[in-house]
Amino acid sequence: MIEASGLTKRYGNTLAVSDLSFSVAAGKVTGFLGPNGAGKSTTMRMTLGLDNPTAGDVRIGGKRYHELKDPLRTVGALLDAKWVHPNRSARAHLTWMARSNRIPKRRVDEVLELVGLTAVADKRAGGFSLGMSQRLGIAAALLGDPEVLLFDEPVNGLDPEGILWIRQFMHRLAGEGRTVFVSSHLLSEMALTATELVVIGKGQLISQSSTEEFVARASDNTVKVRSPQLPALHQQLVQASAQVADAGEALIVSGMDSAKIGEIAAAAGLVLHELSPQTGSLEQAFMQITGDSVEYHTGLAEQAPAR
Ligand SMILES: Nc1ncnc2c1ncn2[C@@H]1O[C@H](COP(=O)(O)OP(=O)(O)OP(=O)(O)O)[C@@H](O)[C@H]1O
Repeated sequence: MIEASGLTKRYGNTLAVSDLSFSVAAGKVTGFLGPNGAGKSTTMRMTLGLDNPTAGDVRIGGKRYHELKDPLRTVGALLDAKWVHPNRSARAHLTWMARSNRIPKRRVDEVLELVGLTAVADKRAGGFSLGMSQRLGIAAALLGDPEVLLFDEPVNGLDPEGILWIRQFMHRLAGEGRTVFVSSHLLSEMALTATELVVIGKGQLISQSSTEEFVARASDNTVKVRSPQLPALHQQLVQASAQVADAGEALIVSGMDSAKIGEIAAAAGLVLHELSPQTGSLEQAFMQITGDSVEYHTGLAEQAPAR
Protein backbone atom coordinates (compact mmCIF):
# COMPACT_ATOMS: atom_id res chain seq x y z
CA MET A 1 0.00 0.00 0.00
CA ILE A 2 1.32 3.41 -1.00
CA GLU A 3 -0.24 6.62 0.29
CA ALA A 4 0.64 10.12 -0.80
CA SER A 5 -0.83 13.02 1.09
CA GLY A 6 -0.42 16.64 0.16
CA LEU A 7 2.77 15.68 -1.65
CA THR A 8 4.47 18.74 -3.10
CA LYS A 9 7.83 19.28 -4.79
CA ARG A 10 9.19 22.59 -5.98
CA TYR A 11 12.38 22.99 -8.03
CA GLY A 12 13.11 26.70 -8.10
CA ASN A 13 10.19 28.24 -9.94
CA THR A 14 8.86 24.88 -11.16
CA LEU A 15 6.12 23.28 -9.13
CA ALA A 16 6.76 19.69 -10.27
CA VAL A 17 4.24 18.08 -7.88
CA SER A 18 1.48 20.06 -6.24
CA ASP A 19 -0.55 18.94 -3.22
CA LEU A 20 -0.91 15.41 -4.59
CA SER A 21 -2.90 12.85 -2.59
CA PHE A 22 -3.64 9.33 -3.77
CA SER A 23 -3.43 5.72 -2.62
CA VAL A 24 -2.29 2.55 -4.31
CA ALA A 25 -3.79 -0.72 -3.08
CA ALA A 26 -2.20 -4.16 -2.86
CA GLY A 27 -3.13 -6.98 -5.25
CA LYS A 28 -3.71 -4.73 -8.26
CA VAL A 29 -1.77 -3.08 -11.01
CA THR A 30 -2.27 0.67 -10.62
CA GLY A 31 -1.29 2.87 -13.53
CA PHE A 32 0.26 6.26 -12.90
CA LEU A 33 -0.74 8.19 -15.94
CA GLY A 34 0.11 11.63 -17.16
CA PRO A 35 1.76 13.48 -19.99
CA ASN A 36 5.49 14.12 -20.17
CA GLY A 37 6.55 16.49 -17.42
CA ALA A 38 3.40 15.85 -15.33
CA GLY A 39 5.47 14.90 -12.30
CA LYS A 40 5.37 11.09 -12.37
CA SER A 41 9.11 10.48 -12.01
CA THR A 42 9.40 13.12 -9.30
CA THR A 43 6.59 11.42 -7.35
CA MET A 44 8.25 8.04 -7.72
CA ARG A 45 11.63 9.41 -6.64
CA MET A 46 10.04 10.92 -3.52
CA THR A 47 8.32 7.59 -2.79
CA LEU A 48 11.74 5.93 -2.89
CA GLY A 49 13.42 8.55 -0.74
CA LEU A 50 15.61 9.74 -3.63
CA ASP A 51 14.17 13.24 -3.39
CA ASN A 52 12.65 15.08 -0.43
CA PRO A 53 9.17 16.58 -0.65
CA THR A 54 8.85 20.34 -0.23
CA ALA A 55 5.62 19.59 1.67
CA GLY A 56 3.41 16.59 2.41
CA ASP A 57 4.62 13.02 2.38
CA VAL A 58 4.35 9.63 0.77
CA ARG A 59 4.29 6.43 2.80
CA ILE A 60 4.79 2.79 2.04
CA GLY A 61 2.85 0.55 4.42
CA GLY A 62 2.43 3.55 6.72
CA LYS A 63 6.13 4.50 6.79
CA ARG A 64 8.27 7.01 4.95
CA TYR A 65 11.03 5.36 2.92
CA HIS A 66 13.72 6.50 5.37
CA GLU A 67 11.83 4.86 8.22
CA LEU A 68 11.78 1.43 6.58
CA LYS A 69 13.97 -1.04 8.43
CA ASP A 70 14.84 -3.10 5.40
CA PRO A 71 13.89 -1.00 2.36
CA LEU A 72 14.78 -3.50 -0.36
CA ARG A 73 12.63 -6.14 1.30
CA THR A 74 9.69 -3.76 1.42
CA VAL A 75 9.84 -1.94 -1.89
CA GLY A 76 11.51 -2.70 -5.22
CA ALA A 77 11.80 -0.29 -8.10
CA LEU A 78 12.75 -0.07 -11.73
CA LEU A 79 13.55 3.53 -12.53
CA ASP A 80 16.23 3.34 -15.18
CA ALA A 81 17.12 -0.02 -16.70
CA LYS A 82 20.45 1.13 -18.11
CA TRP A 83 22.25 1.98 -14.87
CA VAL A 84 23.99 -1.43 -14.66
CA HIS A 85 27.78 -1.41 -15.08
CA PRO A 86 28.19 -2.49 -18.73
CA ASN A 87 31.06 -4.89 -18.10
CA ARG A 88 29.31 -6.71 -15.30
CA SER A 89 27.30 -9.85 -15.97
CA ALA A 90 23.65 -9.97 -14.91
CA ARG A 91 24.59 -12.48 -12.20
CA ALA A 92 27.52 -10.39 -10.93
CA HIS A 93 25.32 -7.29 -10.79
CA LEU A 94 22.58 -9.02 -8.83
CA THR A 95 25.08 -10.79 -6.55
CA TRP A 96 26.67 -7.43 -5.71
CA MET A 97 23.24 -5.97 -4.96
CA ALA A 98 22.22 -8.98 -2.85
CA ARG A 99 25.46 -8.88 -0.85
CA SER A 100 25.18 -5.18 -0.07
CA ASN A 101 21.63 -5.72 1.17
CA ARG A 102 22.18 -8.91 3.16
CA ILE A 103 20.01 -10.94 0.81
CA PRO A 104 20.92 -14.66 0.46
CA LYS A 105 22.85 -15.47 -2.73
CA ARG A 106 20.38 -18.17 -3.80
CA ARG A 107 17.81 -15.43 -4.35
CA VAL A 108 19.94 -14.26 -7.31
CA ASP A 109 19.31 -17.50 -9.20
CA GLU A 110 15.63 -17.38 -8.26
CA VAL A 111 15.08 -13.90 -9.68
CA LEU A 112 17.14 -14.67 -12.81
CA GLU A 113 14.83 -17.62 -13.38
CA LEU A 114 11.71 -15.55 -12.66
CA VAL A 115 12.54 -13.02 -15.37
CA GLY A 116 13.86 -15.59 -17.84
CA LEU A 117 17.52 -14.50 -17.85
CA THR A 118 19.13 -17.71 -16.55
CA ALA A 119 20.61 -18.61 -19.96
CA VAL A 120 22.38 -15.23 -20.33
CA ALA A 121 23.16 -14.68 -16.66
CA ASP A 122 26.94 -14.73 -17.20
CA LYS A 123 27.01 -12.49 -20.27
CA ARG A 124 27.99 -8.80 -20.11
CA ALA A 125 24.96 -6.69 -19.25
CA GLY A 126 26.36 -3.98 -21.56
CA GLY A 127 25.46 -6.18 -24.53
CA PHE A 128 21.85 -6.64 -23.44
CA SER A 129 18.95 -5.41 -25.55
CA LEU A 130 16.62 -2.89 -23.92
CA GLY A 131 14.12 -5.70 -23.25
CA MET A 132 16.77 -7.81 -21.50
CA SER A 133 17.96 -4.78 -19.51
CA GLN A 134 14.39 -4.19 -18.37
CA ARG A 135 14.18 -7.81 -17.23
CA LEU A 136 17.42 -7.41 -15.32
CA GLY A 137 16.06 -4.23 -13.73
CA ILE A 138 12.93 -6.11 -12.71
CA ALA A 139 15.04 -8.97 -11.32
CA ALA A 140 16.91 -6.41 -9.21
CA ALA A 141 13.63 -4.93 -7.99
CA LEU A 142 12.48 -8.41 -6.94
CA LEU A 143 15.67 -9.40 -5.10
CA GLY A 144 14.29 -8.58 -1.66
CA ASP A 145 10.93 -10.21 -2.50
CA PRO A 146 9.18 -6.90 -1.73
CA GLU A 147 5.46 -6.37 -1.27
CA VAL A 148 5.52 -3.09 -3.15
CA LEU A 149 6.89 -2.53 -6.65
CA LEU A 150 7.36 0.70 -8.56
CA PHE A 151 8.07 0.79 -12.28
CA ASP A 152 8.76 4.06 -14.08
CA GLU A 153 7.85 3.87 -17.78
CA PRO A 154 8.84 0.18 -18.03
CA VAL A 155 7.64 -0.35 -21.61
CA ASN A 156 9.25 2.71 -23.16
CA GLY A 157 11.13 1.72 -26.29
CA LEU A 158 10.28 -1.99 -26.04
CA ASP A 159 9.13 -4.13 -28.97
CA PRO A 160 5.64 -5.70 -28.83
CA GLU A 161 6.97 -8.96 -27.39
CA GLY A 162 8.79 -7.08 -24.62
CA ILE A 163 5.70 -5.01 -23.89
CA LEU A 164 3.53 -8.12 -23.63
CA TRP A 165 6.03 -9.81 -21.32
CA ILE A 166 6.13 -6.81 -18.97
CA ARG A 167 2.34 -6.53 -18.95
CA GLN A 168 1.88 -10.21 -18.10
CA PHE A 169 4.60 -10.09 -15.50
CA MET A 170 2.93 -7.16 -13.74
CA HIS A 171 -0.38 -9.00 -13.67
CA ARG A 172 1.41 -11.94 -12.14
CA LEU A 173 3.05 -9.80 -9.44
CA ALA A 174 -0.30 -8.23 -8.57
CA GLY A 175 -1.88 -11.70 -8.57
CA GLU A 176 0.60 -12.64 -5.84
CA GLY A 177 -0.92 -9.87 -3.73
CA ARG A 178 1.80 -7.26 -4.28
CA THR A 179 1.23 -3.55 -4.75
CA VAL A 180 2.25 -2.72 -8.33
CA PHE A 181 2.50 0.96 -9.29
CA VAL A 182 3.53 1.63 -12.85
CA SER A 183 3.93 4.95 -14.58
CA SER A 184 3.36 5.57 -18.25
CA HIS A 185 2.34 8.24 -20.68
CA LEU A 186 1.15 5.52 -23.08
CA LEU A 187 -2.57 5.58 -22.47
CA SER A 188 -3.55 2.58 -24.55
CA GLU A 189 -0.90 0.49 -22.83
CA MET A 190 -2.22 1.45 -19.41
CA ALA A 191 -5.74 0.48 -20.47
CA LEU A 192 -4.45 -3.06 -20.99
CA THR A 193 -2.13 -3.21 -18.00
CA ALA A 194 -3.80 -1.38 -15.13
CA THR A 195 -7.14 -1.95 -13.42
CA GLU A 196 -6.78 1.23 -11.35
CA LEU A 197 -5.55 4.62 -12.51
CA VAL A 198 -4.02 7.59 -10.77
CA VAL A 199 -4.05 10.35 -13.37
CA ILE A 200 -2.05 13.55 -12.99
CA GLY A 201 -1.43 16.62 -15.10
CA LYS A 202 0.90 19.51 -14.26
CA GLY A 203 1.76 17.94 -10.92
CA GLN A 204 -1.87 17.80 -9.78
CA LEU A 205 -4.28 14.94 -9.32
CA ILE A 206 -6.83 14.75 -12.12
CA SER A 207 -8.52 11.54 -11.05
CA GLN A 208 -8.17 8.32 -9.14
CA SER A 209 -10.56 5.55 -10.12
CA SER A 210 -10.75 2.19 -11.84
CA THR A 211 -9.63 2.26 -15.47
CA GLU A 212 -13.16 1.24 -16.45
CA GLU A 213 -14.75 4.13 -14.56
CA PHE A 214 -12.25 6.60 -15.97
CA VAL A 215 -13.14 5.64 -19.52
CA ALA A 216 -16.89 5.38 -18.87
CA ARG A 217 -17.02 8.77 -17.14
CA ALA A 218 -15.40 10.58 -19.99
CA SER A 219 -16.70 8.93 -23.10
CA ASP A 220 -20.08 9.14 -24.75
CA ASN A 221 -21.05 5.53 -25.05
CA THR A 222 -22.51 4.74 -28.44
CA VAL A 223 -23.71 1.64 -30.27
CA LYS A 224 -22.61 0.66 -33.76
CA VAL A 225 -25.33 -1.00 -35.85
CA ARG A 226 -25.03 -2.63 -39.25
CA SER A 227 -28.02 -3.83 -41.25
CA PRO A 228 -28.83 -4.56 -44.89
CA GLN A 229 -31.86 -2.29 -44.30
CA LEU A 230 -30.05 0.75 -42.93
CA PRO A 231 -32.41 3.53 -44.12
CA ALA A 232 -35.44 1.83 -42.58
CA LEU A 233 -33.59 1.17 -39.35
CA HIS A 234 -32.39 4.76 -39.27
CA GLN A 235 -35.96 5.98 -39.49
CA GLN A 236 -37.21 3.63 -36.75
CA LEU A 237 -34.46 4.71 -34.36
CA VAL A 238 -35.01 8.42 -34.94
CA GLN A 239 -38.75 7.91 -34.33
CA ALA A 240 -37.82 6.31 -31.00
CA SER A 241 -35.82 9.47 -30.12
CA ALA A 242 -32.30 8.07 -30.53
CA GLN A 243 -29.55 10.25 -32.02
CA VAL A 244 -28.30 8.54 -35.14
CA ALA A 245 -25.22 9.30 -37.21
CA ASP A 246 -24.37 7.70 -40.54
CA ALA A 247 -20.97 6.05 -40.64
CA GLY A 248 -20.74 4.56 -44.11
CA GLU A 249 -22.15 1.05 -43.89
CA ALA A 250 -23.14 1.43 -40.25
CA LEU A 251 -25.11 3.70 -37.95
CA ILE A 252 -23.65 5.11 -34.75
CA VAL A 253 -26.47 5.44 -32.25
CA SER A 254 -26.33 7.43 -29.04
CA GLY A 255 -28.91 7.93 -26.33
CA MET A 256 -30.12 4.32 -26.56
CA ASP A 257 -28.62 1.03 -25.41
CA SER A 258 -28.06 -2.01 -27.61
CA ALA A 259 -30.93 -4.02 -26.07
CA LYS A 260 -33.45 -1.34 -26.97
CA ILE A 261 -32.04 -1.00 -30.49
CA GLY A 262 -32.32 -4.77 -30.98
CA GLU A 263 -35.93 -4.72 -29.79
CA ILE A 264 -36.86 -1.88 -32.13
CA ALA A 265 -35.25 -3.69 -35.07
CA ALA A 266 -37.05 -6.94 -34.22
CA ALA A 267 -40.40 -5.20 -33.83
CA ALA A 268 -39.95 -3.63 -37.27
CA GLY A 269 -38.82 -6.94 -38.81
CA LEU A 270 -35.38 -5.54 -39.68
CA VAL A 271 -32.28 -7.73 -40.00
CA LEU A 272 -29.17 -6.79 -37.99
CA HIS A 273 -25.64 -7.78 -39.00
CA GLU A 274 -23.94 -6.05 -36.09
CA LEU A 275 -24.99 -4.51 -32.81
CA SER A 276 -21.93 -3.52 -30.83
CA PRO A 277 -21.59 -1.12 -27.90
CA GLN A 278 -18.61 1.19 -28.44
CA THR A 279 -16.80 2.11 -25.29
CA GLY A 280 -14.53 5.09 -25.52
CA SER A 281 -10.78 4.74 -25.49
CA LEU A 282 -8.54 5.90 -22.72
CA GLU A 283 -7.16 8.52 -25.10
CA GLN A 284 -10.63 10.00 -25.55
CA ALA A 285 -11.26 9.84 -21.83
CA PHE A 286 -8.04 11.60 -21.00
CA MET A 287 -8.59 14.37 -23.53
CA GLN A 288 -12.14 14.86 -22.36
CA ILE A 289 -11.32 14.99 -18.65
CA THR A 290 -8.18 17.07 -18.89
CA GLY A 291 -9.34 19.25 -21.77
CA ASP A 292 -6.74 21.89 -22.48
CA SER A 293 -5.58 22.04 -18.89
CA VAL A 294 -2.55 19.94 -19.69
CA GLU A 295 -0.32 20.05 -22.68
CA TYR A 296 -1.13 16.50 -23.65
CA HIS A 297 -1.23 16.89 -27.37
CA THR A 298 2.36 15.92 -28.01
CA GLY A 299 2.09 13.04 -25.56
CA LEU A 300 -0.65 11.26 -27.45
CA ALA A 301 1.69 9.42 -29.82
CA GLU A 302 1.29 5.70 -29.39
CA GLN A 303 4.96 4.95 -29.77
CA ALA A 304 7.10 7.40 -27.89
CA PRO A 305 10.82 7.36 -28.62
CA ALA A 306 12.99 5.47 -26.15
CA ARG A 307 14.56 7.61 -23.48
N1 LIG B 1 15.88 17.84 -10.68
C1 LIG B 1 15.04 18.71 -11.25
N2 LIG B 1 15.34 20.03 -11.29
C2 LIG B 1 14.51 20.92 -11.85
N3 LIG B 1 13.31 20.61 -12.41
C3 LIG B 1 12.96 19.31 -12.42
C4 LIG B 1 13.80 18.30 -11.85
N4 LIG B 1 13.17 17.10 -12.00
C5 LIG B 1 12.01 17.35 -12.63
N5 LIG B 1 11.87 18.67 -12.89
C6 LIG B 1 10.72 19.33 -13.53
O1 LIG B 1 9.56 18.91 -12.86
C7 LIG B 1 8.50 18.64 -13.77
C8 LIG B 1 8.02 17.21 -13.61
O2 LIG B 1 9.00 16.32 -14.12
P1 LIG B 1 8.91 14.73 -14.04
O3 LIG B 1 10.15 14.18 -14.66
O4 LIG B 1 8.58 14.32 -12.67
O5 LIG B 1 7.67 14.45 -14.97
P2 LIG B 1 7.19 13.08 -15.61
O6 LIG B 1 5.72 13.05 -15.50
O7 LIG B 1 7.96 11.95 -15.03
O8 LIG B 1 7.57 13.29 -17.10
P3 LIG B 1 8.35 12.34 -18.10
O9 LIG B 1 7.37 11.33 -18.56
O10 LIG B 1 8.76 13.29 -19.17
O11 LIG B 1 9.52 11.80 -17.32
C9 LIG B 1 9.03 18.99 -15.15
O12 LIG B 1 8.65 20.30 -15.44
C10 LIG B 1 10.52 18.87 -14.97
O13 LIG B 1 11.19 19.71 -15.87
